[in-house]
Amino acid sequence: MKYISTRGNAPELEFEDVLLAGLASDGGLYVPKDLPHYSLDTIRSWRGLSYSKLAFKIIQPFVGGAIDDAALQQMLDDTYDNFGHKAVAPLTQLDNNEYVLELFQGPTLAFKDFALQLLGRLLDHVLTKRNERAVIVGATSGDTGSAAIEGCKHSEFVDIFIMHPHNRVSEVQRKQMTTVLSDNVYNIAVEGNFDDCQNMVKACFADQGFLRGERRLVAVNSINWARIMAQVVYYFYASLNLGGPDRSLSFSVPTGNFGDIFAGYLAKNMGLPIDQLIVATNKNDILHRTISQNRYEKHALAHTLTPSMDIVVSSNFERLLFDIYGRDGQLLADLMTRMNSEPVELDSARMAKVRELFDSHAVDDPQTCATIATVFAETGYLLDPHTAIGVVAARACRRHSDRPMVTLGTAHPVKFGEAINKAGLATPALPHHMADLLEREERCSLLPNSLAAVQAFVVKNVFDA
Ligand SMILES: Cc1ncc(COP(=O)(O)O)c(C=O)c1O
Ligand SMILES: N[C@@H](CCOP(=O)(O)O)C(=O)O
Repeated sequence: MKYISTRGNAPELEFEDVLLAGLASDGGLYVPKDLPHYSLDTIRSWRGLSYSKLAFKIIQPFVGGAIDDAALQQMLDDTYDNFGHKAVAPLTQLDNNEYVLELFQGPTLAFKDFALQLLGRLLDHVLTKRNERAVIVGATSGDTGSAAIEGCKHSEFVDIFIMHPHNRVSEVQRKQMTTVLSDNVYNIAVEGNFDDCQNMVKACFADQGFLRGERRLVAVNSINWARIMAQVVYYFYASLNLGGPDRSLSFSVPTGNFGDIFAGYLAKNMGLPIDQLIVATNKNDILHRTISQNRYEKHALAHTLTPSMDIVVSSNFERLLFDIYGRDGQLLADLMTRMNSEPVELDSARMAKVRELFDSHAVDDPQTCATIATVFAETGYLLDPHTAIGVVAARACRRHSDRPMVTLGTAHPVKFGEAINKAGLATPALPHHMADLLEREERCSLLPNSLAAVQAFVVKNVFDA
């Protein structure tokens, strides 16, 4: 399998190099040159497979022989055996034909575990083979960071630096990151917001000289193709468990960086019968405004009770636009330059295509809390606030009540006590494996919102420690 950049001016790569590349050298994002497509018969033949066996079917073609099949299957088994539920991604029913796909059964209690516990293993495998050490610089609004740290904390081959916005992640999220005291793990609280952290990650890729040519820079954010690849699997899994592919279903996806819903779009393009894909946002609603009003315009970041979705610029939207613009890298590079500096409208044919593919809805904090309270009163089921946004959007945008509507349950409610309490409910107890989390010792460095300061911190710890 070959991968190409969305901006059309970077070398084509094979899987192993894409895994290690992060951002493409032209500033674009890597996508498969050709996407596999499966017939309904093939998809039907996957019914009854365990999660990790299904993951193999979907992931193996993307890996394209870079890792031998037995080793890949072992990595997948090890990754998903470590989840807290035998079904790995269980479905909970809220109402007639209405479900939550619980993607928070992994070790750090958010959907990021699906890709990042695998990514840690893939990186170790490839770096061992190459006898190379790498530096990871990542940005998090709370969940990517802890999942990436968990996936890499025992690695001999990586040093991992994770930036989070100072005081803007929940206490549980912060502690999940800062209480990991492994020598190769560095937490940085940045005096800025998530977009500042994400911009610094991208700037590090554009300026890899700061690692003196001695270390490779690797991404754990969803700019890394391997993140998206692993997230495609659960769309197939949910469908196969709800009568797919012989009936289509819809997904409502709490959206920030557009990685998770982009994986759903890929699943549809790979042949999975998906009816609606609903972009569910909080008050940081640039995607909802783009889809509903055809106006892509950056507003100042709002701090909400769903901090993991407090994102202004959604990186992976570029991957969708690449397809919408006929995979013309030059057109897309020009568009991305404009989108960075001014409000942009798409021409009507392209906008119609986006609207054919996606519905959208934005949800504010009071509605989020009201939904947590109502769903709990009706069913006894406690939604995390991000998932609650998905449920509101699912109900608002749903077109067919006779087809399953699945909201992706992106995090466990225990991570977001403030929202749960504002909904008038008690925060649940931390799960057994992290029962003493709040008492554990923390290690974290506070840095200004400055690329130079972050790069100097990385260099000092990688080369001078
Ligand atoms: C709990 C939670 N829900 C939803 C999202 C949004 O996912 P994406 O950024 O892939 O759109 C995130 C972070 O990305 C998250 O941590
Ligand atoms: N919501 C994320 C933000 C980073 O997005 P990513 O999917 O690109 O890693 C988080 O929780 O960190």
